[in-house]
This record gives sequence, structure tokens and C-alpha cells, in this order.
Amino acid sequence: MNFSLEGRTYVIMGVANKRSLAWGIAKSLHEVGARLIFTYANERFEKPVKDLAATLEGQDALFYPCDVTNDDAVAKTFASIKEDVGTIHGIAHCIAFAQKEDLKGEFVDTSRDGYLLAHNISAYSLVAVAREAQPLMSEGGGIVTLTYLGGERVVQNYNVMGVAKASLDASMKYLANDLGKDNIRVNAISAGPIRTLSAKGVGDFNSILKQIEEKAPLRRTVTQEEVGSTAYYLLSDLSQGVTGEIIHVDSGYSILG
Ligand SMILES: CCCCCCc1ccc(Oc2ccc(Oc3cccc(O)n3)cc2)c(O)c1
Repeated sequence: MNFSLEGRTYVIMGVANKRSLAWGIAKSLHEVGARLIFTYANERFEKPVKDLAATLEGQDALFYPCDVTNDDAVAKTFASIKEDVGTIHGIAHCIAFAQKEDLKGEFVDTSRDGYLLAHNISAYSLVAVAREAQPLMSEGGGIVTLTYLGGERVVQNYNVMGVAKASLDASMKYLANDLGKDNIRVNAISAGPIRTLSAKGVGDFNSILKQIEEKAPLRRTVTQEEVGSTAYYLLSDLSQGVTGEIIHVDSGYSILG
């Protein structure tokens, strides 16, 4: 059983800065010899991603813009990746967005546009990416996306993002069903709250962190590195029999009533 990812290439989508969970995943895969490709939403993220990737010793990373709300852009990104590297072995999909006003107050007040935007970026993007990446994963592969407990049960303020995560979770399972015959596995990591740029958008984040430290079985919050190592497990040969699964990396918080 080969635990190294030497000779394998993975696409990391969604690094915004050094606190991004996508960056934790990139570091974990780099550590075990993977070659990395980074995509970024727009030029605002190009420099931060390239500066971070430059800190990975011996990594010869590639970079592509990818606006996941645009089907032609996604197709173009993966056509470029196919041209430049040919085969890839997996994807870390770490992309989500909802309007700030839809992440607080009452869910019943969510606008139609806000609801569609959250689903477009946070759920449909996985389907579009999987469809364009499938032909490049000719040796089989793994797709990992990031989800959250708020998609399984109500978490105050998470609102429309919770509904989008429920859609992401179901989309992940239907993609696992479609892609399994090509030996492409599709899974999700349900990460406990971590202080990232994205987390700043969700109301009352601090009280949730405090709740975790007081109530979670491990009595602490989880780290970017712990999410990264679980992504390594899901993208490596260690999880060959696992697909359509959600692994909670949340100090056990989700087992509480
Ligand atoms: C009330 C729940 C607190 C725990 C939330 C844990 C969490 C933290 C960050 C998460 O990722 C996002 C990604 C985008 C997002 O939408 C944003 C982020 C910043 C600004 C903005 O206008 N929208 C909200 C959360 C996420 O899905 C889940």
C-alpha cells in the first residue's frame, strides 16, 4: 500500500490566505510528495496564492484562474490543466459563498437571488468541476469538498449556507454514484469552526467557538492541519473503499444532541 502521493497531481481550489482550509490541505498533500495545481476565483487572489505556494520547498506548482459561476470558465480551466499536465489524481473543492445579510437574522427572509447565489457557488460548482475534471482522472482519483454541520441540522445564523451545504452533501453522494465506475471517489470533510476569512462572514462566530471548547468531546476546536491530514487520507490509497462519505473533523461535536 503506497501512502506517498509522489508522482500524483492534485488541484486545490479556494486558497484565499494562510488560514484557508484549502491551504491546510495543500500543505498536507505537499508534505507527502504531491504536485499541486492551484485555482483562484479572480486576480485578487492570484498573488496571495502564488506567494503561499512559493513557501512549499521543491514544489513546482501551477496556477489557473477559475470563476466557478461560469461553465465556460470551468471548462477552459480544466482544458488548460489537461494541456499542461494531462492527468490529475484529485481535487480539493474548498469553495463557498453566501451574501453576508443571508448569514444572520431569519432564514425566512432569504432573497431568491441570495438563495440561488449561495447554491450556485457553494453547491453547483462541485458538479461543474467534477464534470470537467472527470476526463482528466483517467487513472482514477479523489474529490474532496468541505461541508459543515449546519447542512445536517439547524445552526443559528448559518441559514442559507446550511441549505446550500445540504445540497452540496447530496450532490457529493450523487457524484460518488456516477463517478465510482471510473474509480473516482467523492467525499466531504465536515470541519468544525476554524477562524478563517470565510468564517468572518458568519454571525456570532465567537460564541460557537466557545461552545465547542466547553462541550465538544475533545474540549477544543480543530486545526487547519487536522483538516489537511483527513483530506490526505481521503485523497490517498488509504481510503480506497470510501466514497460518498462525510467525515466529521470537529472534535466530536456533531455526535451531541
Ligand atoms: C453560525 C455557524 C458558525 C460556524 C460556521 C463554520 C463555518 C465557517 C466558514 C464557512 O465557510 C463559509 C464560506 C463562505 C461564506 O460566505 C461569506 C463569507 C464571508 C463574507 C461573505 O459575505 N460571505 C460563509 C461561510 C462555513 O461554511 C462554515
